[in-house]
Amino acid sequence: MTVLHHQVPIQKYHGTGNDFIVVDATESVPDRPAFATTYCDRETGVSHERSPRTGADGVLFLSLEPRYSPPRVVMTLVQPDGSIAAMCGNGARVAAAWAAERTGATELMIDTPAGTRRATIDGDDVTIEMGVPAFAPRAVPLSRDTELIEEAVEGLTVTAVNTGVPHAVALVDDVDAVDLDAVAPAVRYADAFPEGANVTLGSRVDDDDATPRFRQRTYERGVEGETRSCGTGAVAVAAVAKRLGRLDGHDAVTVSPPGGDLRITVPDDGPATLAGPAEREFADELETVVRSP
Ligand SMILES: N[C@H](CCC[C@H](N)C(=O)O)C(=O)O
Repeated sequence: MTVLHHQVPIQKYHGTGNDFIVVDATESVPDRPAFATTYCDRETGVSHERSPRTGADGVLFLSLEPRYSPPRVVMTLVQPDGSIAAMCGNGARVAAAWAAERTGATELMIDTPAGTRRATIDGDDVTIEMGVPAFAPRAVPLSRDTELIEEAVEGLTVTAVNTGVPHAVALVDDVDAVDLDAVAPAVRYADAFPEGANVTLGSRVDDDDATPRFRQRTYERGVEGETRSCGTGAVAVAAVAKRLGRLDGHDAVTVSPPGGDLRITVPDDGPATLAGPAEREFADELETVVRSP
């Protein structure tokens, strides 16, 4: 057997602190899960002087199809545990920024396993249409045939919603008063969620009368830990707050995870939207192994 060491060009981006290695899908990376597990590691993974953190929350394999108008990007997110996520809100913003840099387009279509999402670019700011949040048991999915609204699951009172991926959302008085690493794993693996769930906390902290604001923390499936930001989780906080009658109207909501501020809308009659920055950190090359018999 021949073992070839091949250098793969990569770029590192982040969206409000949710950070990703970006690889053009035309590059040969035969073992994507192993590549993600190796280079996302927070102690021994990818590092660079222009990045504050070692490792990443996932690897985005992006395939640009510039012939379409608007241009399309096929996005595959491989997570640090090697699993593929159906959707990622911050990842979709990064995918749109990456493709906009290559095409000059200000509107793009992002193809994800959860469906096609429209992206609009305005400078560093990217808005993604996130689909209609779904509470239906089969859509979450749940292992039962009734919705799960404000019920105790493994000691945490949660509402289950799918915003591209499943979230168990707990609206609490103070997100920082919860020991998320301690409570989240049991909820993430609870029998109620046959495919698992991301575990998201939200607390309302309006600081003026103009825009409602929530703080947010998310423990992510696939990362198996808390991330600095989660876009589907931010939409989930706003969707659950609306569903529980704690948020009125169609107006934008600010949702603030530890890594920054996101702007969310959850209209009655159309897709939710997620807006916020996507920033490039650096470009580099990473080694991957290609074995041939
Ligand atoms: N960070 C992502 C979510 C990744 C989803 C993933 N953790 C899963 O459901 O397995 C976001 O910004 O929406």
